[in-house]
This record gives sequence, C-alpha cells and structure tokens, in this order.
Amino acid sequence: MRSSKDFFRPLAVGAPQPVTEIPARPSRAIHFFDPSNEKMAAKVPQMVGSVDVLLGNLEDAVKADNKEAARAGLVRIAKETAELGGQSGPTQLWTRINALDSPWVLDDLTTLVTEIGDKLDVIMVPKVQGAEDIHYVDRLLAQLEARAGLERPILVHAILETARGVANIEEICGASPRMQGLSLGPADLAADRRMKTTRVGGGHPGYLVRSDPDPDQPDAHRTTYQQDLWHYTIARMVDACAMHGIYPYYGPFGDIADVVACEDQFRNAFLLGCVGTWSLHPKQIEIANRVFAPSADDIRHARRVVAAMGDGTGAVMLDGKMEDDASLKQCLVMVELAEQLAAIDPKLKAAYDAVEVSA
Ligand SMILES: CC(C)(COP(=O)(O)OP(=O)(O)OC[C@H]1O[C@@H](n2cnc3c(N)ncnc32)[C@H](O)[C@@H]1OP(=O)(O)O)[C@@H](O)C(=O)NCCC(=O)NCCSC(=O)C[C@](C)(O)C(=O)O
Ligand SMILES: [Mg+2]
Repeated sequence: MRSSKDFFRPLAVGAPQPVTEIPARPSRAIHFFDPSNEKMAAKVPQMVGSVDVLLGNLEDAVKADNKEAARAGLVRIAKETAELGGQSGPTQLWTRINALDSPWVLDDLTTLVTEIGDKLDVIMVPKVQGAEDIHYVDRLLAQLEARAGLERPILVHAILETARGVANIEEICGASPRMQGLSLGPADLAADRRMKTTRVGGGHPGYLVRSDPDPDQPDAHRTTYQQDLWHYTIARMVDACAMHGIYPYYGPFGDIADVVACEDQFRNAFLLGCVGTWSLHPKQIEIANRVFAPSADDIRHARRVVAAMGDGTGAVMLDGKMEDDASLKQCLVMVELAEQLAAIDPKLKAAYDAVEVSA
C-alpha cells in the first residue's frame, strides 16, 4: 500500500496530477449503448443533453465478434459528437472496458486513452476483485495519459460482480485517487455467489417473509412481504463509498418491460444513498432522472427545516415533529443535490424555484 504522502503523486512521469476530491457531477442515469450496434449508435448524438451519462459498453452484451467494431465505434462517436464528454459538456462520456483477464482489454485501454482520452470522463472496470485490479489500471492509465499528453486524469469506477469483490469493497474504494464510484453487477454477482436467481437485478417472489399464523384460524391467508435481495450489498456499497468520498450506483434492471418494479428498485437505492443507476433502454432514462432527484415536496420540507433551524443548532418543532442539527444535515443533503441538478436540468430548476416555503 502506498504511504499517504505518495497517494496523490502521479504514477507516471508526465501524467496529470491526481484529483484530491471526486467532483459531484450529476449522474442519475448511466445510459448503456453498444457502439457496434448501428441503430443504437445512431441514437447517441441526439441523446446528449437529455441524459447525464452516456456509456459506450465494450464488455458483456457486446458479441465477441463485434468487440473491435464496438471499440472503433466508440472512438468515432466520441470524436464526432462535440458536446459529449469532457469537463464542461452537458453529458459525460463513460465506457465499460472488457474484463482485465480478457483478450481485448489492453487494446481497449490503449486505444481509448490515446484516441479520446480528453473526452472520456470515467472508465468502468468490470468484475473487480480487489485493490490489485485498481492498481493495475491506475498505473497503466497514468502511462497512457502521459503519452497522450492529457491534462486531467480519467476516473475509474468498479463494478461489484464477485463475492471477493464485495468482501474487499473498502480496499477497492480506497485503492486510488481515481476511484469515482461503485456499481452493483447483480447478474454476475448472483452467479458467483451461487444464488438461485436467473434475473438481471430486481427482486424475486420467493424471497419473502410471512406473517405468523392466526392461532384461531390456522388455515387463514397469511400475508407475505417480498424482501430486497440486494439490500445487503447496496448498503455495504453506500457505506464504503461514503467512507472514501466516492459515489454508489444501483446497476442494471433487466426487466425492461416492468417499469413499475424498475422504479421501485431505483427508489430503494436512492433512499439508501445511491446517486444514480444504469439505464439499459431509453425508457429507463426518464425513470432514473425522476427517481434520483428530490421531489418538490422533499425540497419544500428541507427548506422549511433549514429556515426553522436558524444557526443550525438546537431543536425545534415542525408539524409535530422534532427537528435538530442532524435532521438539518439530512435536509442539506437534499438541498445541495437539488442545486447540483438544477444547474444542469432546466425543468427541475423551474420545479425547485416554484417551491414556496411557509413557516
Ligand atoms: C435490452 C435490449 C436488447 C432491447 O433492445 P430492443 O431493440 O429489443 O429494444 P426496442 O424496444 O425494440 O428498441 C427500440 C429502439 O430503441 C433502440 N435502443 C434500444 N436500446 C437502446 C439503448 N440502450 N440505447 C440507445 N438506443 C436503444 C433500438 O435500437 C430501437 O431503435 P429503432 O427504433 O431505430 O429500431 C437493448 O436495449 C440493449 O441491448 N440494451 C443494452 C444492454 C446492455 O448494455 N447490457 C449490458 C449491461 S447489464 C450487464 O452487463 C449486467 C452486469 C452488470 O454485468 C451484471 O449484473 O453482471
Ligand atoms: Mg457482469
């Protein structure tokens, strides 16, 4: 492990200075597209501005025969779409590279950093097992950034897709100043854990608790409540990310047709502390944008608490409830998020501006 004195030194001569803080850029939806799929790729330029992150996926869901076409397609789209990626554009550009043990990943990294490194905001690394995977990518990126003459470091995002990755979650989050965040990879993780599910994210009707039997009517219907299979993992991700000043994300919800359950799963993640999720199909973008932004009612309440708390200390009563320093801090999380989102989303800005705060 590097000493704290070395942690923020570049890992290659000429590489950009690592960042000491990960910027809180809105990333409600990370929208996946396959750059080798012509129909999908054609839609990407017109999506800029309507989604926080566009991610050119090179890994799973891209056919082995199309890996090189996907890489080349991503380079072309990044070069041709002026407003996409980089620090000031309305939509960030991310990629998911192939797994570190695959035959494609070395060319993914060398090509992308050399050709479009100035546009790429974040590189998502799949199937991260431990800090050693992040260290490998960290050094290689520094060498490539130096060669490409980049002025800012590309950030790294890890997908949790193995039991070992989950067990090593804290060391992964703290492995490099480049670490931007974590996503849940529920399909690979379920397989690696030998869970008995066959879905990509979401719940399962068999994972439930049942109310006790009524002793007077033992055969009467007993209510069941479906439980969240992913609660434990998401909660670990939220804590590990918060501890390291980086950002947790839900991940994919594969039942594209079930927009209701998708929204529920996204909202659970939002309430627990995630900042965003993945979108696999255009119709999931609207769901994510809605769920991962505080509602006008949330903001009304938060602003009332801020106003009522004055200098931020002590306790007050609002609508029969006690508010104090700690509830104020929660409200400030909401208010700050609303300000960040309002800066990039005119509709949200109008909705938040219209909120009137009564005493
Ligand atoms: C689900 C699929 C097959 C349905 O694709 P479809 O063509 O059947 O859908 P559609 O409703 O008929 O599509 C309507 C239109 O939208 C387009 N379209 C459709 N999707 C997109 C898109 N994403 N971006 C932009 N455009 C899109 C599509 O091309 C079509 O265009 P058209 O009107 O001109 O004919 C398709 O949406 C898709 O391939 N999405 C991306 C899937 C993906 O990236 N999977 C990997 C991430 S999940 C994962 O890897 C797991 C993980 C983390 O590793 C782990 O848990 O372990
Ligand atoms: Mg996977």
